[in-house]
Amino acid sequence: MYKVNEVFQTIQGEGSFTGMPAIFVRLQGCPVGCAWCDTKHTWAINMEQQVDLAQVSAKQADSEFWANVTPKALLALFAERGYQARHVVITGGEPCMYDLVPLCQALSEQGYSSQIETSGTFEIKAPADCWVTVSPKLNMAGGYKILASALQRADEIKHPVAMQKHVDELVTLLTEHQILNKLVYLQPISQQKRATELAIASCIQHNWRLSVQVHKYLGIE
Ligand SMILES: C[S@@+](CC[C@H](N)C(=O)[O-])C[C@H]1O[C@@H](n2cnc3c(N)ncnc32)[C@H](O)[C@@H]1O
Ligand SMILES: Nc1nc2[nH]cc(C(=O)O)c2c(=O)[nH]1
Ligand code: SF4
Ligand SMILES: [Mg+2]
Repeated sequence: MYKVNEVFQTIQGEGSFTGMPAIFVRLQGCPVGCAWCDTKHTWAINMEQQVDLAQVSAKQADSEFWANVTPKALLALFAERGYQARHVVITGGEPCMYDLVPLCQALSEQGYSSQIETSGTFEIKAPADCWVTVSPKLNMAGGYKILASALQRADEIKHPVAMQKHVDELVTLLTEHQILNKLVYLQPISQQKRATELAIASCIQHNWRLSVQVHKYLGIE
């Protein structure tokens, strides 16, 4: 069972898969505590906020309600809604608080590719063919540490930045962990102008890529 906050079909707005139609499955729960997190409604797991999948499916706005869902029920929901996307992004909250192997396997058996968006602070339990996006969280309020195993597993590293110190922290992290040949993205925090300018200049300087949360510019989910 997975605690699911929301399920929606849209265009992937971040990282290498930007522009790809995708079904998003947002799992409930995250203790990492990033001050600027754009999904704070997924942090708490309150048992009194448990609802059924139909209620999660009917959501019109962000809320803390969640439902316990099996992979089978999730696939049935995709079919019921007539989703056409064949790529599933598992995000949250922090999805790696869950063992994602059964979910990814069930998706793969039905012909879906899968991708995880994770902070890298929990062991990543996912099949080898799942695309893993690690967005390292350094010095956040919850006190969780980035795992070396998560950095090594990452297919891409996507780092949110607003200040030069965020760029410097990433350089240190990549150096310490001897990460040389991975895709690295900088993502401006909350579309701030200064953060975007910093990200552009730093991408050019370090030969990294820019990820700008396209969905927010488009006003879509
Ligand atoms: C909401 S998080 C959920 C998945 C996971 N907990 C993580 O942090 O990767 C999804 C992505 O959005 C990024 N993100 C969250 N809030 C943001 C913001 N205000 N501006 C830019 N990126 C943000 C995260 O760094 C992460 O890459
Ligand atoms: N369109 C769209 N793309 C996204 N990529 C990562 C997202 C996330 O919240 O994990 C996200 C999201 O919430 N919407
Ligand atoms: S790790 Fe992800 S979900 Fe958790 S607070 Fe940070 S950005 Fe938000
Ligand atoms: Mg988002």
